[in-house]
Amino acid sequence: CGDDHTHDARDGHDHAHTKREFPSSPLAPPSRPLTWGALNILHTTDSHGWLLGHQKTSFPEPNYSGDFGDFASFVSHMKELALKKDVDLLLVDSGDLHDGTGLSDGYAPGGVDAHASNQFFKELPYDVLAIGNHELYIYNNTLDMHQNFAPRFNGRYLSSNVNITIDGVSKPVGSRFAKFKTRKGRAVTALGVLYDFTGNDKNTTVQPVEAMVKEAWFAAAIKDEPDLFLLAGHMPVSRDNWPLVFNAIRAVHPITPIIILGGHSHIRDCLQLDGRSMSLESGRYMETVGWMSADLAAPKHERRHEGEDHGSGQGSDTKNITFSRRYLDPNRVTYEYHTGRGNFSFDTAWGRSITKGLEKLAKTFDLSFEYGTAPHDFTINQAPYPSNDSLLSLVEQAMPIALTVNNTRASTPNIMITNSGSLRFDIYAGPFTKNDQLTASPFADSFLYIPNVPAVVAKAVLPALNGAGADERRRDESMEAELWARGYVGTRYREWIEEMYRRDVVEGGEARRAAANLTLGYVTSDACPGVGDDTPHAPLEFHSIPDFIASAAPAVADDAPIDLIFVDFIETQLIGIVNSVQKDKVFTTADVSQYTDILATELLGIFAQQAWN
Ligand SMILES: Nc1ccn([C@@H]2O[C@H](COP(=O)(O)O)[C@@H](O)[C@H]2O)c(=O)n1
Repeated sequence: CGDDHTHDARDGHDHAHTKREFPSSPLAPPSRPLTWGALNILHTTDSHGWLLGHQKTSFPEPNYSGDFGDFASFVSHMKELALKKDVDLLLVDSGDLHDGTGLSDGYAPGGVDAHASNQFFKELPYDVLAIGNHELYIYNNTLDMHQNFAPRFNGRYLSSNVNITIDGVSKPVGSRFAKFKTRKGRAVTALGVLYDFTGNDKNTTVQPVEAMVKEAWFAAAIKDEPDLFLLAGHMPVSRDNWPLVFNAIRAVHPITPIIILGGHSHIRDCLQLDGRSMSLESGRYMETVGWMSADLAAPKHERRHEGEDHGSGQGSDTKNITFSRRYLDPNRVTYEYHTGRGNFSFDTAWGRSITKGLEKLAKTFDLSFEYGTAPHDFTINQAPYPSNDSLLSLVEQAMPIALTVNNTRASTPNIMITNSGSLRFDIYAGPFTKNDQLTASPFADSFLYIPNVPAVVAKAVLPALNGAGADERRRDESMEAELWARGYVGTRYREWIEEMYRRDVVEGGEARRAAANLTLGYVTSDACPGVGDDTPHAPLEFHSIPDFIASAAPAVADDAPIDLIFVDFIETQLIGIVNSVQKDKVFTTADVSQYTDILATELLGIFAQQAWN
């Protein structure tokens, strides 16, 4: 094998080189070993159910082909390395476990989103976890996190500013904060903060970050100086409210190390708020495992013992801390490289059992069920919009076909509108399965309509929603802020992948790429020193897209009454826009009815059964 032979292959047969042992496409190894420090962190965020890894064979997908069983084996070996090096290694997650794949969203009627996939998450030895906004769109999901997820982590599932109301009593979904000691005896005070999200379901509450830092419990929690503040949270490390939390702590502890592990905007990002702090964000969909190392001083109690400390808790150590960060592509080549393992010495029995369990769950949920064969790739940002290869254009085409099936209103002319943010992942050429349907469109949103809207009014809604009205004004700032608060975060991710594409073009990308034989993937530029990406890649082509899309307008007279159909997620904005583009009538939710029983999660499958068979 050219590998060690101390193995038992996953299926129990030696040398059975299954697809799992050898990734389906050759993968470039990491560029260099990790830098280890006295304290080290592995970070995941925004995993959204992607626990079976990315399974498509076109790049960049193979970069992310490691599954959660592989990740478990990786964590296990890294823990061993940490022991050998006699340093701390923590595992942290920053939330959004719901909404994204068949494993989280392919459950049978009556089930709870991500309940089954979360059982695998619960197997990992996370030291700290934070709640995400996707844990809050549906009350039952939040309740499941409170009752069935948080207890496993013994006070380390953190929801500092997020409560759930049960039987009239409002309480934290997890815990507000945690205090614990690392293996090496470092005292950690940890928080789990959610950005100012407003799209949460009733009977859940999100306290604005600015108000949270003024709470008495917050002051009490940060009063005593630990060796390290660990601020996990579902909040982007750039352009959001981390400085509010950071400054509140700095006001009390000017030099205590602060590590921030953020999420939500789905990007790889890093910055330093001062020389004794680093903030890291580790992408999305298990496309990134973040690594941070910090050369922290020995724990305070040891330094006191040795007579080094003079009361500040940090002894004479006030200088900048040496940090490193790295964005790992989660695949077996990466994992094996950094643990010094080979194909046959990498898997642990525990990791294998997680992989097997996930595969069994995929079977139970019938995730390989095929609706048809996608004739080519349909991408969100790699193809121009509109175009034959654009997923947005496909959905515009699919809505009128799928949503009118067995629908008594099918013969009434209409316009159908949805938000492009509801489309979460590209469709690849080949079999289009239940899992593919759910990765592309995971939200079980329903479709509503307002009848008898004059065609001229209905036609004005899409351009107004997209902020490109007749006078070409940009959508006003308050609408942008409202969209952000409700969870419309796609703009940030798109800015990020556009920036790497434009940078590459300026730097003469294509020639360089060919010379260096680079595969496609993320090419990160952040505000931390040195190169962050663990494996060098070339960026994907980028085309911008609108926030909202619609089916083709019917060819009818301006005053013809038509059905204005839209996905329920955008109901508030849409009614506001309808009232802004005409003044004859004030529309309210009383004018809105259910258009069909077909959900957004089913739309592409119904279309594929008709068009791709
Ligand atoms: N029912 C829902 C819920 C959310 N969305 C879309 O999800 C995006 C927010 O997700 P993050 O992972 O970025 O927090 C947002 O853009 C919404 O468009 C939805 O469509 N339906």
